[in-house]
Amino acid sequence: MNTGNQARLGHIDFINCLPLAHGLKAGGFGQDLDIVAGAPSWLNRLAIDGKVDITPVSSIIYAINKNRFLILPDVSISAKGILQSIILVAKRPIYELEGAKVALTYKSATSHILLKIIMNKAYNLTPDYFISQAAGVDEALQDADAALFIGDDALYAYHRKRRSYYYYDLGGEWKKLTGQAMVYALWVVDRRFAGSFPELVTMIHRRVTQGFSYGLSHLPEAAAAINGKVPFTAEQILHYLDLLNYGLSSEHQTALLTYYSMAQELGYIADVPALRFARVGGERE
Ligand SMILES: C=C(O[C@@H]1C=C(C(=O)O)C=C[C@H]1O)C(=O)O
Repeated sequence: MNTGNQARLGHIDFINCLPLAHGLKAGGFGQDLDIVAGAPSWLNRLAIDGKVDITPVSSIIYAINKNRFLILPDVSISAKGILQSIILVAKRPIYELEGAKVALTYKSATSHILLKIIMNKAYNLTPDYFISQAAGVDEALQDADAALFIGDDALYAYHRKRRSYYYYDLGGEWKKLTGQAMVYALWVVDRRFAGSFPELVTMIHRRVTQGFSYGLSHLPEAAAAINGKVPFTAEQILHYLDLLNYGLSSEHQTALLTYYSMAQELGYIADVPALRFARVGGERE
């Protein structure tokens, strides 16, 4: 655990966190913070290994490690319905995937279980899943019948659809199944860190929530700031970000517990965890 007086903050380097990235940088909310950026699976690993103190993680990681972490209030990566960035690309229609080989991007954790739930509950299918390092559709489908992508890789696949493949937006599939939003990522803090450095938790929580607010109120500038660095137009980015939401309301919490219940029912987690939150000061007191 960190013993210094600087918190190490994780950051997802996908476009889904562009509003926060812009707030941290252009808005100045990241000033003097020790930030490590990477894919969700990498941040999941760092959190479990105690190498970051506060970080977004795949929402399933909290359920698996509920005694390790507390959830930061007010913040998540969620969507109610289609979102363009959690995509299954298949060589055959989904209902023809019984026993098929399905590649799961190594960058994810939550969406692996989400896909398994949808396959099982909506389509009554049990494909053969394996973790894949492939970033692109063609590479992934060389040795699989279907492939799951998340984040910018999924968005890229979505914007460059091939006529010969079938595309399924798992946010849309989840909404059809449950009628609810889906909470993909949570910000968590290590419990021991929260006990030792409550003022740092309050400070980071404020930076993250205000950083998001700043970015969300400066979206055209945020999109312009990455123009040419990503293979998407500003219009595509703005439309994409409009499909996401970043709160953690009681509706989001209910949706998260629905996901956990189904994951537990199918044996992917031992039990449905209570949602335990870190105490944060400031405006909430
Ligand atoms: C919406 C997304 O949410 C994410 C999906 C995650 C997962 O599947 O484990 C983890 C973090 C988020 O980046 C996305 O990546 O497209």
